Amino acid sequence: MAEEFQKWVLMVTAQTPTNIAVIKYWGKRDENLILAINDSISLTLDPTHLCTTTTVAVSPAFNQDRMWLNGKEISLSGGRYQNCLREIRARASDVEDKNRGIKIAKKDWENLHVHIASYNNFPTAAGLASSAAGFACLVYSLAKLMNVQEDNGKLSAIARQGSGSACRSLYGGFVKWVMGKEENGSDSIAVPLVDEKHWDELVIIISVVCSRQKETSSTSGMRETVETSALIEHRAKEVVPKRIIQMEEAIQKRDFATFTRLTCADSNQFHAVCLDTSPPIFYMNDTSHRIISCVEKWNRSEATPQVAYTFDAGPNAVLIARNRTSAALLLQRLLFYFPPNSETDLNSYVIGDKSILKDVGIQDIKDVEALPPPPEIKDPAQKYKGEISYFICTRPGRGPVLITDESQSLLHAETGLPK
Ligand SMILES: Nc1ncnc2c1ncn2[C@@H]1O[C@H](COP(=O)(O)OP(=O)(O)OP(=O)(O)O)[C@@H](O)[C@H]1O
Ligand SMILES: C[C@@](O)(CCOP(=O)(O)OP(=O)(O)O)CC(=O)O
Repeated sequence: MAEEFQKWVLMVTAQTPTNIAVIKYWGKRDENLILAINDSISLTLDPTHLCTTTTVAVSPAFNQDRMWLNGKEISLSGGRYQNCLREIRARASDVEDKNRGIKIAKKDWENLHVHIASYNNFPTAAGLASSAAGFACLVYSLAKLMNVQEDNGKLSAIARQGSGSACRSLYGGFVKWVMGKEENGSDSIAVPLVDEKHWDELVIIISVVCSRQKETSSTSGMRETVETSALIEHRAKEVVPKRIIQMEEAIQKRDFATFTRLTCADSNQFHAVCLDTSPPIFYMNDTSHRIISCVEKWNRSEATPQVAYTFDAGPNAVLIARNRTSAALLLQRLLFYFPPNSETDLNSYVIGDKSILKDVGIQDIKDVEALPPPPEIKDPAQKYKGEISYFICTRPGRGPVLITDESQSLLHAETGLPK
């Protein structure tokens, strides 16, 4: 490239949602390519409340690939980052910005370095699937920068190599990760089932549980399960394939009762295979169990289920309510059982779509203290003050988007360094 072009910086910014599995992925048949032992299905969450924003930049002035996560420089030397970068670079095409006189030929990409800055609008590595939104955003933004001419399905197979669950964040709504059969993983991709508008009355309340316990990462946890659990084979071969078919049908028909039965059963079976692992893995804690009990009691007291629960590799509960009315009733119950610590204000205790609080007529802590016990409780109900850090209220969300407003980019247009 000619000397006079040495100073340009070309950038792309994208935003990608996170997702929660309703039929869980747990167990790999290939650790390096990240190939699952069963199909899984997830719901993409509204990026307004939970998302990753990533800016990627290329410039002949950069002398190495660099990345900053939430403002701090991190190493890109890990195999997962390297696999994603290599796969995207291999698919890069010519890029031209005539106005700025920039021309990058396909072959140039091998020698050009990138800067990546990423920001999660929710806690990283706290059991809220930051790796899913993060790797999906990394792959999506790099693909746009490098003019990769492949659809989101193909990109999902690359994001999968960053973190398995990331492949499902390439689409909005309900998404299936098809495990595939090929040894090279080419058919292990995400496919959209229905978009976020198909079942938009669903409301999601995430209960972020206070926990000091050290968790086993998903990656090592599922490896240990595959190595030591006899139950996992039965789950992957016999149980999940049937559930996938039933779940797809329930989603198509918006059949909340079947959806709830399958979602809760699959979460519980995932935690059962964790318990069947040697040594056993405990992701849920007493607070998680209390939330399950609250939801089960309420669902049983109603003619039809009001809310589904699901837990990933940690104690946080993801509660999916059938509509706003049941979400409001759920929030009343949650706030009754789990009032905040005295020093926490309501505004930081319920975050995301706070309008659900208004539906319940709760304006301040006094209203929380005055909540009556749920009618399905016979005995004087116990309260568990301070066991929950906060609640996030959200809804089904869309897939990745490009952000064209340059003021939102995370790198300086002139230097390509973090803002
Ligand atoms: N925005 C991001 N861009 C790229 N990588 C990210 C991003 N956010 C998180 N990651 C990667 O994901 C790792 C965190 O993944 P981890 O599985 O430990 O936590 P989590 O995904 O937040 O929680 P969980 O998997 O339990 O739901 C980080 O250490 C980092 O490597
Ligand atoms: C329990 C889960 O959240 C497990 C997610 O595992 P990861 O995708 O985090 O694991 P790696 O592929 O090793 O990165 C269930 C799910 O999301 O399907």
